[in-house]
Amino acid sequence: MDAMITAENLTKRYGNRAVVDDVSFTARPGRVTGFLGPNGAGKSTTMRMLTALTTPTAGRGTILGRTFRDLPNPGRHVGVLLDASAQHVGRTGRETLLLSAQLMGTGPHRVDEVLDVVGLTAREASARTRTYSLGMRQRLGLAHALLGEPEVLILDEPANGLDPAGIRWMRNLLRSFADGGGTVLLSSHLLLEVEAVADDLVIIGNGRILARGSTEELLATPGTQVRSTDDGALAGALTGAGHDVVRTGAGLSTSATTEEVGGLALAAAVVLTDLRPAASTGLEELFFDTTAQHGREEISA
Ligand SMILES: Nc1ncnc2c1ncn2[C@@H]1O[C@H](COP(=O)(O)OP(=O)(O)OP(=O)(O)O)[C@@H](O)[C@H]1O
Repeated sequence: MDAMITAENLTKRYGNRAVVDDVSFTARPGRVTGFLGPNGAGKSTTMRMLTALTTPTAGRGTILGRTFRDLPNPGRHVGVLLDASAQHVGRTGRETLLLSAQLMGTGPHRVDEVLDVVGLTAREASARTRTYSLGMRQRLGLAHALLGEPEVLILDEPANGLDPAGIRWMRNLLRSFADGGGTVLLSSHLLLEVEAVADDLVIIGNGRILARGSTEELLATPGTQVRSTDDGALAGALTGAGHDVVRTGAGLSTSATTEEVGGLALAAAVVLTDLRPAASTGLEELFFDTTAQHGREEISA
């Protein structure tokens, strides 16, 4: 299927510092794409370039094959949630939505529909947004994004300020949006938060793409750690079956799956005392390394 969101060599420089550096990725329909990176990695800037709020220094972003600026009535195609605190605090939630509904030409009935979808009560909707908690602002921001019945959602840290139940609710909502054929790009600085909902991941650090691919692929932990009553015999059985084996301080580390190890141990009549998938994924390490590096930079700056 065609990509619905495309970043092509997007670059943003402030002075001579590239905060987004040659970033390319796609987000496809029917899938949730998680945009991951530590604070300051360039996620917001990338999303702002995709939605024409920031002009790229180089490269371009397209949505449904066009730049955001070239989309007719963009709110009917792309729902955007970038800064939930940016709403006019003197208006009520309902007024905010009604105004946008009018601009987009959706008709006022849609306002009640989206309020219902995001779980804001009539009473909450008639309070001024100044009085809203961050979680309520996120819900209103999401209601706003959904208002025009878009095919594409671009959401910057939508889980910020939500409690665990709210985060689960948000996940379900994004899942069903994608299952209905929609395209979702959502950013987060928390791997665990995104891992649970994203089909694909784009990982960014210091403005550059670090990794990109399906969540399954990127989080796959190849290999197994195993201990047995006879590691020598087990290592022999594993190498005999064509698997790589390394002796570690705590038994064996092998490229075989846990099931393969179990099967070979059974055939070789070796008793296993510990069997587990290889620890910590490369992705997690990559992600935390970048976070740590970034932290050091901040301290020395
Ligand atoms: N208008 C600007 N002028 C100068 N530097 C900027 C500007 N906007 C953003 N930056 C810098 O660009 C870098 C990337 O910021 P950005 O907000 O895109 O990161 P992020 O990944 O969204 O982080 P966060 O999770 O903290 O929002 C940061 O170091 C930020 O200070």
